[in-house]
Parts: sequence; C-alpha cells; structure tokens
Amino acid sequence: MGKNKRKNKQQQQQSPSLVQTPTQTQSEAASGSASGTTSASGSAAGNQTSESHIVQDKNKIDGKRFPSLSGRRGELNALVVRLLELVAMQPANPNEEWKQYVELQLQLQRIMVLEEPLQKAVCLDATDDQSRQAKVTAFSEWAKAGGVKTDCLEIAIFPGYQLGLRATQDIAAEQPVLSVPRTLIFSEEHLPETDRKLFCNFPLLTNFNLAYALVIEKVRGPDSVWRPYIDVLPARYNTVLYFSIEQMQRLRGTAACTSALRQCRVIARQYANMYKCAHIRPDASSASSMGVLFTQHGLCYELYRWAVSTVMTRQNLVPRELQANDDGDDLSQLPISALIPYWDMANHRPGKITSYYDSGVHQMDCTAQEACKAGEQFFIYYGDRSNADLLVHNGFIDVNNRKDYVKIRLGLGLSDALVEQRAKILARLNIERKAELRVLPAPDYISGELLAFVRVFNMSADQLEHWGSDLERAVDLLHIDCALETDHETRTWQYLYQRLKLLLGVLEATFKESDELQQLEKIQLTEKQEVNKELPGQEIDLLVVQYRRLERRILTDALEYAQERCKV
Ligand SMILES: C[S@@+](CC[C@H](N)C(=O)[O-])C[C@H]1O[C@@H](n2cnc3c(N)ncnc32)[C@H](O)[C@@H]1O
Repeated sequence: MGKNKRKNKQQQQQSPSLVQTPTQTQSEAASGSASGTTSASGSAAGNQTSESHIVQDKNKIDGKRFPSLSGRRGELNALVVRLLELVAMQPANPNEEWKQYVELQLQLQRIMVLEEPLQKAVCLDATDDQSRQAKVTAFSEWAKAGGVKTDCLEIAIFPGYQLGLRATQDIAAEQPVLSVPRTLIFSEEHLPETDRKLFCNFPLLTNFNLAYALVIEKVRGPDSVWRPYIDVLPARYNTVLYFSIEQMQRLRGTAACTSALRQCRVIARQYANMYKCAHIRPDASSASSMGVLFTQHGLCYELYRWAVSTVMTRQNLVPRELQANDDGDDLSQLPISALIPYWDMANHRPGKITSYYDSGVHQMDCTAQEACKAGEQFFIYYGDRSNADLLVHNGFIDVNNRKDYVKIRLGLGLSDALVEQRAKILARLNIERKAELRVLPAPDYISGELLAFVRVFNMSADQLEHWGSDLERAVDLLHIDCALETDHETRTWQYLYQRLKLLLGVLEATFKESDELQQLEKIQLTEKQEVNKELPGQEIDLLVVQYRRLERRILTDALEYAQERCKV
C-alpha cells in the first residue's frame, strides 16, 4: 500500500486475490448418528435420488451441534462430483468459459439449497447495516480492552459504503489516528497448534490459511474470543462470488470478466476439493486434512464464500511472529495475511498509504492521509488498483480512480518467422511474449509497455535487425516521441486503433451503451424512491454498470487518441 518510509516499519499490503488452490490433502471420515428430522427447504437436482427430509444427524463438535445432512448426502456428493468434473476442464475460449461458469453456478445453487440446514446452523444470518451498527458498541469496547487506541475515530454507517470510520474531532493531515496491537490482529497464528498443523501447511497460501482460520472462529460462535469482531463483519459481500448469473452476464465483454469467472471457478474448485476429502474420498489414516473443515467445522459453500470474501475485501499482509514452521523452514521473509479489527472499518479514497506495521512495538499504526473535519468520514488509501481489480477482489470500484487502466492481452504469433527477434527486444523491456498490457485513462491513453509491444510487433525484418543490434536503445520504444520511420509509426497506431475498436465492439455487442444508460437511470430512480431501503442485488447492479461505463470511457478516449495519431 505505498512506500516504506521508516526503517523498522513494514509496509501494509492488500494482497490482491485468492487465486490458487491449496494442495489437496486427505480427510477424516465424517461421523455422526441420526437423531431427528426437519423438512427440506428446497429441491435439488442430482444424479441420485433426493430425499424429501433431512436426518438431523447431529455431530457434537466444539460443544455445538451441526446437521450432518446425511439424508441429502448422496445428492450432494453427486453435485460435487459434477462440480469437480467441470472445474477440471480448462475453457478454450470466452464462450466455453461462460458456459462453464453458468453450469458451475447452477450446481452451486443446488448445493446451497441442500446445505441450507447447515448454513443456518453456522449462523450466517442476513445482517444489514443497522444490525451491524447495533453490535458496534460491544465491538468497540472489545477492541479498546484489547489495546486498540484511537481518540478521534468511531464507527458509523455511511450510505454507499456500509460501515466506515467517522472523525469525532478535527484531524490534521499526518496526525496519528489509530493503532492496533498485534494481539488483536487476526491471522492463522491465532489458531491452536493442532488446527494450525492441520490447515496452515502452505505458508505461501497465507490468504487461504486466513480464510480457514476465520471459518473455524466463526463456527465457534460465542466460544470464540473473536466473536465481537466477527459479529460486526458483513454477512454478505459484493464480490463476484455473490453475483447472480444475470449480473455476471452484464460483465461479459469487459476486461474484468475473465478474472471474475476465474475467481468463481477457483473458489468452487477449492470448496469441491475439500468436500471430496471430507465426504467422497475420506482417508481416515491421514491426520492432515482440509476435509476436517467440513466434518468438524460445519463448512458449507455459503460459509466458504463468506470467509473467502471477508479475506479478499479486508486482508492485509503483516510480518510473521512465528518465523519458522515445524520442519524448521525459515518463514521470516514471508508475510502473513491478517485481518486488522477496527482499522479494517476504514473505507478507501485516493491518496497515499499511511498505515504501517511497526515491528519494534508489534502494532499497526495509521496516520491521516489528509485533514478531516469532525463528523466527516475518515478514509485510507488501499493502494494502486485498477477498477477491474477492485471490482473482482474488493467488491467496489472507485469512480475517481487515478490509477485505473483496462488490461488488453497481446501475444506474438507462433507462426511469425521473426518471433525470436521480436521476443529478444521485448525481453529487454521486461515484456513477455504473451502479455497483459494497459490502456490508460486520459491524458495518457496508451501505456509505454503497450506502445512498445505494438511497435515491436509491427517491425519489419530490417527494423528488428536495427533495434536488436543495440538493445540498450530499446527503452526508447517505451516513449511516445521515440523516433521511428513514419510507416512503422502509422502501422503501430493503426493496429492500436483496430484493436481498441474491436474491444469496444465486443463491449457494445454484449450490452449496448443505450441499455447501460437505461439501467443506470432505473437504478438511480429506485434508489431515490426507496431511500434507506436495501434492495437485494442493487449494489451489484450499480457496480457492474458503473464499471462498464468507466471501461468504455477509457477505451473510447484511447480510440480517439489513436485515431488522431494515425493522422500524424
Ligand atoms: C476494509 S472494508 C471497509 C469497511 C466496510 N465498509 C464495512 O462495512 O465493513 C472494505 C469494503 O468496504 C467497502 N468500500 C471501501 N471503500 C469503498 C469505496 N470507496 N466505495 C464503496 N465501497 C467501499 C467495500 O465493500 C470494500 O470491500
């Protein structure tokens, strides 16, 4: 989240996404005995016969009772097997990717219906801002008792942001406003050793470890020392894991769509793999097991997407306290994902990073990035992120994002006889043969790397020979005013023009600009009519349409710019 100014202070970083699958491990078998029935709350399709009731086969775990879902197990297993088959397929193109996503979502919806009794048992009540706000006093007292220090901030509701931090007095720029001691920073390190050994074997996947730790604490309920904090967390998020198929459909054609679909696929795969360890191929001989999250901690898809989304939208990286694992590996250089209670109530506004972890005193310190008057919302800066990243990983976008960009994918053709010469020049510029490059908002339009790639891509054999013979000069290609032959420069801008036109064409074909505007007006109208009422899904609808419009603006401006350059 910015530059590290102080020597012994480590930078806080929001880690962008949960994108890897933890290595699959073996599981203990599920256990439990039948002790009652409740009626099933929905029907679910599957290969196996569904029963119209569930056996309230309760397992006593951690002093809790969870429905084992044994009456629905066969049907659930069949759905998860199908999920595993689906996620094993690598889609070859955007259409296949979309079809895969739709089928995945349909399976997950059925799974969620079948898992509903479990979902209710692990207390995922729908909470709105008001009910979260009601728990703020208990949380603030808990935080204060645990050593959080602030004399100028309080938690309040801010429409459009849910909860946030409000200044209780005038705050000057750079004034220290908040500190959170290590003992109140939540990470996998807080789990009892037995749990840590089971779930936290992959130090590089620290964000997953944090999600697992959160599941465990969430399910402990009143027995968890973190309960006051967990109680004020949102019950749902606007991350892509909560998008309906229709909402995701409106993201089609945008640069954010592929990573949104990938994110959904990855999380579905993790869920399905853990489920498999618990219920499909449990191996009781292995003590180490992700399946235990299901069998002992009541995991279900709803709880998993909640935990993952909590981590995605709130995590930060801090230095580890435990610097080695049981195998004696040195982990000191690997930061750990953590949730920082109270501080994580701060919303984002463009500015600079002003939060640092102080390893000397083991606490996170935050200063004000700008002056803030009493009663106003206090913001922090989350770091440089494109709106596509914010949308996919944080569930919001910043309409004033100065660091926004639209990614486009370019690659050297395999059949190109000059591919090696081109790759050599690109390598000098640290650009891969297949690269994701940036279209920027006005007044920059085209990033240096994108321009250089297209210039190299359009070089003739002679031009490649010329630039390849003195690679030191290659950096000039990153600059707009690099001296190039006129026809080469024209080809470059024509190529960019065509490419941008194509991208805008895809945007228009998937959801017309006129429809975007119409939808925006509709949302704004209902917002006015339904003041103070939360309409389900409306925030996501708005998010998606705003995102589309911002992406369209960037591409349109860059297209006009490229057109001008073609004339030069
Ligand atoms: C670290 S939390 C901040 C506290 C959060 N508002 C809450 O109610 O718990 C990050 C989340 O806050 C919301 N948020 C933060 N900055 C925002 C902004 N500039 N505009 C809209 N939502 C924002 C997003 O939902 C984001 O995922």
